[in-house]
This record gives sequence, C-alpha cells and structure tokens, in this order.
Amino acid sequence: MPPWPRGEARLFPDASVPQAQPKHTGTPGGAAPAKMMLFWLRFFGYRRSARLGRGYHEDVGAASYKPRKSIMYDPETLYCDDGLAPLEDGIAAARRQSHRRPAIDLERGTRSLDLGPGPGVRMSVDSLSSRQSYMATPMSSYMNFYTIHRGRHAKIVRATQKYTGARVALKVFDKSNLTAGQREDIVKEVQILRLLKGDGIVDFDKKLEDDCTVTVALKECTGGTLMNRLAMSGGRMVEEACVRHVVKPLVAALAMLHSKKIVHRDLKPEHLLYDEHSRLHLVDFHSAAIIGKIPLTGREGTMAYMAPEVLTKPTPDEIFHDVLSNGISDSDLPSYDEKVDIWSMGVIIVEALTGRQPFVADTAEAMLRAQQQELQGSRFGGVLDLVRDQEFLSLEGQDFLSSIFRLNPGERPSAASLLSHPWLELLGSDDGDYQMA
Ligand SMILES: Nc1ncnc2c1ncn2[C@@H]1O[C@H](COP(=O)(O)OP(=O)(O)OP(=O)(O)O)[C@@H](O)[C@H]1O
Repeated sequence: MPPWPRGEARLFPDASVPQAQPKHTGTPGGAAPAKMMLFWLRFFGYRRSARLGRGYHEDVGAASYKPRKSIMYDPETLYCDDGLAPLEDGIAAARRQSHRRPAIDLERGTRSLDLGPGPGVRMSVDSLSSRQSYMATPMSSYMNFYTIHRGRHAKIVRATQKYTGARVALKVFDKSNLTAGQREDIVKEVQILRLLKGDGIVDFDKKLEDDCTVTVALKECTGGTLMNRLAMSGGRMVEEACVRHVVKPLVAALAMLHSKKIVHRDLKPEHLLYDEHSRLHLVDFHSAAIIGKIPLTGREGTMAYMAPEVLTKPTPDEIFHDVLSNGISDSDLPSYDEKVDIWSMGVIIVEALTGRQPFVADTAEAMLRAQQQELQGSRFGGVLDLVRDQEFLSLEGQDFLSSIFRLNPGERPSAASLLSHPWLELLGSDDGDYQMA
C-alpha cells in the first residue's frame, strides 16, 4: 500500500521511482512536441499548404489557423468570365477534381468576377473578401488554337473548349493597341451580342480578360463565310440558292436586329457566316450601334457596302479632331438610321448574284458619284444593268433590289416589310445550291 493517496500519484511522484522523461525540454514544463513545433512555426509565420486535389491547393496561414493570403487555383481547372455561368463551370470542374471541398465559398462574389491575369500573376477580386484572390488565365480552358484571321481590330483564333469539346472562335483584342474609344466599342459589342441571342446572329459565349488581351468567345461557325461559299460556287450563286441562303435569312436577321433598335453598320460577305447546318449568322458587331444610345453620325463600315448617307458623314477621326474641337456637339451632326443596313444588304445580294460589287471607287466622293451614276443608269454596262436584265433575274428579284437601291433612305423598305416580299417565296429545291452559274 503506497504512503500517499492513489489520486496524487502523478502530482507527487516518488523520487525514488524512475520516471519517463519528456523527449523535448525546450520549454518550461516540457510541452508536447507538436505544440512546441507549432509555437516556433507561429513565431516564424509558417504557412500551411494543403493539397486539395490535382493542381489545386490552398495556402493557409497557420499562425491563426484562419485562411490567410490566398486561395490559388490551377489555371487548368478554373476559369472565370465577366460574371455569368462559365465561372461556375470552372468551380464545378475544380470540385470534381478535388477530393475535398474547396475551403472557401467560391460562389460568393462570382457575379462580378473578371478574369485574372495570365499564369503566375495573382489578381484581387473586389467582391471577394480581401484575403481572397484568384489565379486563373483566360485561355486555359481552351486548346487547339489556330489563328484564322487578323482583322482591323482583333485576331480571330479558332479553339476547342476543354471540358465541353465545343468549337469556339475567340476574338482577341490586344490591349496595348486599344484606345479608350476602342475599349468602349468592345464593351458595346459584348452588350449587343448579349442582347441578340437568337437565330441569325452568332452565338456569344463569354468575354474573357487578362493584363494583355480582351477576348470575346463566340461559337464557331464552321461553314465558312459567304465569301468562301461564293468562291466554292465559282464566284456567284444561282438566283434560287441566293434567295434561300442569303436573301431570306439576311432579311430575317435584319428584321430581328432592327426590331431591337440595333444597326450593324458593317454588313459585307465576310461578316455573313454559315454554321454546319448552312444556317446564316451575322458576325462582327464592333461597328454596331443602338439607335438612341449613341448618335449615328460617323462614317462606319466598309466603303463598297456603305449607303450614300454614310459616305457623306465624317469619319470618327474627323469627328474627334475637326468637329468636336470646333465646339459642335456630336448630336448636332445629321444622323442616319437602320436603313444603312438595307443598302448594304442590297450590295451583298448583287455581289452574290453577279460575283461583282456594283459600286467600286477609292474615295468616299468617288463612291458617291459611282452610286449616283449606277442608279440613274448612266453608267452603261454597270453591274446594276445586269440585274435589271430579265434574262438574268426574275421580276420579283428586280423589284426587290430596285426598292432597296434608293439614294434617299426614307424610300428604302424596312427589313420587316421585306419579309413579305414575293421574291422570298421563290424557293426551289436545294439542288440549285452552289452550282456554277
Ligand atoms: N464565330 C466565328 N466562327 C468562325 N469564323 C469567324 C467567327 N467570327 C469571325 N470569324 C472569322 O473571322 C473573320 C473576321 O471576324 P470579325 O469581322 O469579327 O473580326 P474583325 O477583327 O472585326 O475583322 P475585320 O477587321 O476584317 O472586320 C470573319 O470574316 C470570319 O472569317
């Protein structure tokens, strides 16, 4: 029987009995090794790094055991856009690849996320709490890049979406070449594309941004442009094919566009694309405008397809340097309306039927003269003479085109009224498509 009560055995051990010594005695009282280590780790500000699955890890400040600094995501797993669903796709993908739940409530603040910069650069996101930031790269959710076009404003890169396999056309703007006005144009282009989800308009997917580029992701139209189709069919289309594949879908797309008060302002064969089902889609809304939101006073578009009332307007540069600096407001200038698209449509149709542009000139003044001469029939042998020929074009076709080619925009029909034009009923079989005429 020991001389002390049982319960006091650990408090007052018998000195004669050998006791197990703690392995580490660095702190008073012989603290447990884990606690000891934690003490020093806290002291030196150690950051615990917890792996949460492939390519995804969380840095956590161990000093307080609270998430500190940042959450980092593998660019392969997460991408975000300017606020819509794709970020959630990225989160879902990150979660699928992670065995543990991402430690942070990603959903919070995703609505106003903009893409982070390229790999290795971290970017704060306002709507997340200050200790959180994202790392992601716009292009990392795509693969198989191939540049198909270098345009005035952007380059177009064909790519495949990694997770869905969807084919996209990425319109990539180099930020270093953009003026403030051009940046506004991109915002406007995206705004218009969002408004125009529907038949006849290219499908907008999302907008991506990093330090160097702004990218507008569109569904790829795999059937090529009207220009490609004309080339495949020997330079021009027979009338029935033209009505089926150009006139009817174009009138319908313009009727929809104009009903939303949007003017394209740069219609041409290169901006009419076909999908895999040969359905027509309008692209390039960079010059487009919403009537009433900005004054339609500048010379926008491609000269051969410009309506006469656009040719007489100052270019955007002239407006900036000459007009506004003279104290005249943009809204004081005479403006035009959606009828400019109707004129461009007429030029496209004539080109599709004949393989030639009806009006050709180098300067705006010369183009205006050429248009007047053609329309008054004083330029013998011009392209319009050909379409006035009954051997070449049906009476319905002639009536359709002559109603469009009016110098006075007020006399041109609207797209909505052209929907019921008899020429659109002139549809033969598909056999006529792309025949050499
Ligand atoms: N969604 C798409 N699918 C397939 N090809 C496309 C798509 N969007 C654009 N392209 C191709 O890229 C070309 C140029 O597109 P877009 O006009 O939008 O760019 P841009 O920079 O404004 O070029 P440009 O200055 O020549 O008008 C189109 O003519 C077409 O060949």
